[in-house]
This record gives sequence, structure tokens and C-alpha cells, in this order.
Amino acid sequence: MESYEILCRIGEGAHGVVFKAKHIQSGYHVALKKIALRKIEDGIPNNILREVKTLMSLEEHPNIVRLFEVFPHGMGFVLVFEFMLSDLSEVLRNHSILLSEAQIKCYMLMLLQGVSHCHKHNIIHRDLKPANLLLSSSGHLKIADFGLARVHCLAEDRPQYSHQVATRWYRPPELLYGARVYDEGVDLWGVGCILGELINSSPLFPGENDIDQLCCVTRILGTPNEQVWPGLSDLPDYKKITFPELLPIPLHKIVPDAAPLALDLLESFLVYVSKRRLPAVRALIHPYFFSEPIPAHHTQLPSPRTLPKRDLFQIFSSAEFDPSLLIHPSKIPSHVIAVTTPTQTRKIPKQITSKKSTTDKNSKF
Ligand SMILES: Nc1ncnc2c1ncn2[C@@H]1O[C@H](COP(=O)(O)OP(=O)(O)OP(=O)(O)O)[C@@H](O)[C@H]1O
Repeated sequence: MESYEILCRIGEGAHGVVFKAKHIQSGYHVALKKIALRKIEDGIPNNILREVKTLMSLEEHPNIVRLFEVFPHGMGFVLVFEFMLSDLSEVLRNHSILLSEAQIKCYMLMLLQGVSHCHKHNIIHRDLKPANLLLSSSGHLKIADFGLARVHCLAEDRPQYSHQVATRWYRPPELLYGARVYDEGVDLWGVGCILGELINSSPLFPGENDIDQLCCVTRILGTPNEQVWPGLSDLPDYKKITFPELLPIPLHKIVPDAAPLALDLLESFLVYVSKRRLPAVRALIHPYFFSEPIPAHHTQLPSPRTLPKRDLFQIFSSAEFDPSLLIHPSKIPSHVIAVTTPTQTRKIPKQITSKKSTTDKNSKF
């Protein structure tokens, strides 16, 4: 730990706190994930073991976050990652950013390159979502959070996997129906959801619970049956859930801003049968990426530095935040508006202002 100087706290995950730190010798910034074990006998949490094993086994790749080292510390240990400024969920939450088609293509290329690298090494990430796609100061997108990743077994007698993986909005239908045997298609569904979200600037399937999640999917793809999805009725939870017979809605009605080739790519990921989803390595040569507008260079992406502070978003969207306490702009004396920027005209209630100042340390920027 003496090699690092802690600069600030970035955030907290299920198993530990993440800090921004400086590697004293090189001056490089890193992210330290401190994992504290409550009792030594409990051992290392499975998620952490998976993350370390997966990242150690993967060859270095520009679109996978780098794990520099792991060392014991106190009652736990520390994972040292390359430091990333932001993540794709922050870009998507920022409504002042309207991504161009060329920029969306650039994000998708980087995502697919990372996914294809994982799949080439038989690793299924199982939790692809915008918050796990970190962005570096140079605009590179890197897949992070391999806590749910596992090595995909190609043998016939494959072990059964947990179906409680992948954050709900990005969870594929086979997992929602309780499948225990699944493949890389799990990640390709997530990739499709992310592409749709980048184009629409809102999630494609924002289910409120697991059943509602399946409803969101069936409303768009139509109610699945044995014809479109052979083997569906054998899935563990198939009989527990019945849906009215719905016909699919053409995707161009759901993603109206998508160009024809973008729709074609999207359609090739969002299919019920996992094996029919377009593999990442083939998606990389889809005509979408070779047609005008060509993908932007990563330096032409919105700079994470220009994104508003993460904590301000968290305050405005938190349960404690009472919008009725905001003063309507028409009620603010004109001289106040004249000297403030648009975001400052939002009057922040006292207790929230103080919350912000305490959490400000957590900001990534
Ligand atoms: N390499 C990194 N650089 C900068 N920030 C990071 C890095 N890795 C993680 N973070 C940030 O640290 C915070 C905690 O991350 P962590 O991976 O521990 O948990 P999580 O993904 O938020 O949740 P969970 O543990 O449930 O998966 C998040 O805000 C994440 O974006």
C-alpha cells in the first residue's frame, strides 16, 4: 500500500470501496478496490475471485479494463485497476449530449472488440450494461466488472450456471425463464440492448421486476412459442409465466431514429434463440460499421471531463430529493437568472446541498 497515495473515494460496490490513487513511483492514476473480509474464515467472495481469475487469464486488450496487481491488505486485499474517468451510463444520463451515429458506431466497435476478445477466450461476461463500460480520459471504452464472468465450458455435459446474473434491463429472455445452461448469447443480448439504448437515449426494456422485464421483451419481440424458440417449454420457469399472444412490433417503430443498417444489426442481436444471435466477431464486420457515416475516432467522443458531476445526478434522482422544493424558473427574480447558468437556476434545498458537499469527494471528476 506504501506504493500508492490515496486521492479520493470513487464509489462503493457490493464487496468493497473504490478509491482513486496515485502510483507514487510512476505518477500514474489507478483505481484501488479495497475488499475487506469480515471474517477470515468466510474466505474471498466468489465475485472477487471470479473478477481476479478472469482478468488474470485474459490477455491484455485495449477494451478490457486492466488489473495491474492484487495484494493483501489488513483483513482483506486490494485490487489495483487502471483508472477510468467515467462510464457509458453517465453519457446516456446526460441529456445535453446527443450522440451522433458516428459516435454510436465508435462506442459499439469498442464494445464489440472487447466482447469478442472475451468470447474468443471462452469467457462470458454475464453483466454487460452501460455502467460496466468504463471510459478513459482518451475516450476508450473498456469492459469492467467481471464479478459475474465465468469460463464457458464447451463440453456436452456442461455444468449448470446461475440464472440470477446480468442486470435486469440487459438480461436475456432465457435467463428470465430460468435457463441454467446458456452461452455467449447472454452477452450478445446485452450488446443489442446497449445499441438500442445508445440510439434511443433510453433503455429498450426497462422492466420493473423480473416478470415485467419479460413483458417488456414480449411486447416488442412478440410472445415466444416453440415455433420461434424451440426448447422454450423446457425452460424451468416457462410454465410459471403465461403471456397473452402478442405479435412482434417492427423494430423501426421502437427505434425510429435507427438507420436501416443499424436496425439490421440490432435485429441480429435481439432474437429469442441465443445461438442465432450474431457473434461479436461477425458483428464487427457488419456493413453498419463500413457505411456512412463511418465510426468516429475515439477522440471525437464526448469528453468524460465535460460530463456533469456524477453526484449531482445521484442527488436529483435520489429518493430524498423532493422536486417540489425546486423554485420554478418563472418565480426566480430575473437578476438571479441573469447571473446564473441554467443548472444553477435549480435551487438545491439546504439538506441536499450539504449532502452534495459530503459526497463530493466521491466524484470521479
Ligand atoms: N477502474 C476504475 N476506474 C474508475 N472507477 C472505477 C473503476 N472500477 C470501478 N469504478 C467505479 O467504482 C464504483 C464501484 O465499482 P465496483 O465495481 O466495486 O462496484 P459496482 O459495479 O458499482 O457494483 P457491484 O459490486 O454490485 O458490481 C463504481 O462507481 C465504478 O464505476
